[in-house]
Amino acid sequence: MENKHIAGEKNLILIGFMGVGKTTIGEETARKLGRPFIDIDKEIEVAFGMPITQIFKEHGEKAFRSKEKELIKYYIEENGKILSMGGGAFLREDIRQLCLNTSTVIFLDTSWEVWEKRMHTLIDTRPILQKLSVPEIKDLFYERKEIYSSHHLRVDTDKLTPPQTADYIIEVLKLQ
Ligand SMILES: Nc1ncnc2c1ncn2[C@@H]1O[C@H](COP(=O)(O)OP(=O)(O)O)[C@@H](O)[C@H]1O
Ligand SMILES: O=C(O)C1=C[C@@H](OP(=O)(O)O)[C@@H](O)[C@H](O)C1
Ligand SMILES: [Mg+2]
Repeated sequence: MENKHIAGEKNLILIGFMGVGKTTIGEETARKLGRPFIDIDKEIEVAFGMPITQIFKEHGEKAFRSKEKELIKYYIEENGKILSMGGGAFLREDIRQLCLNTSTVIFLDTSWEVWEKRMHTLIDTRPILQKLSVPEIKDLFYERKEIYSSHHLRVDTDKLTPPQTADYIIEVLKLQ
């Protein structure tokens, strides 16, 4: 009952480190609930007309972050959606407060050990990872984990597939 009150028709926002499954699980949760799904990264790519790696190369991270903020503010305005955003967006205090005050924020928590095995599949499409060594990535992983500790619901994804994670979110928040 209490969870239903927390979630209501508020937007659900998935947060967590790069590659923990925010996009995949967000899409799956939206499909199961019949709610609209917005992936902020996808919208940024549409706005620039190019993939994220190219945006970073041609326009720089600053331009990327500015568009990211603009689009989050735009899409958060209306309730009822499932939103996934890039792992870096939540680092900004203003975005973090906006998300926490308006929406149900779900932290997808993957252990370093599980994430490290997936890392090689992520590098090509995550410019932030490309310039770091593995020990530096590990430091960033734990640094960011502290930021993601501000959330409404934490899901341990280590032993769950994306559809199982979506089912878990729906069940715990009593959504349907
Ligand atoms: N729970 C999971 N188990 C196994 N693979 C996963 C899981 N969640 C995501 N993945 C895989 O990890 C990759 C990154 O997922 P993605 O949804 O893009 O993450 P994010 O949006 O958090 O960066 C994809 O190839 C996806 O299939
Ligand atoms: O954490 C970050 O700074 C970023 C995460 C990426 O999204 P995912 O978290 O979906 O990989 C994407 O927004 C961009 O490459 C920057
Ligand atoms: Mg994503």
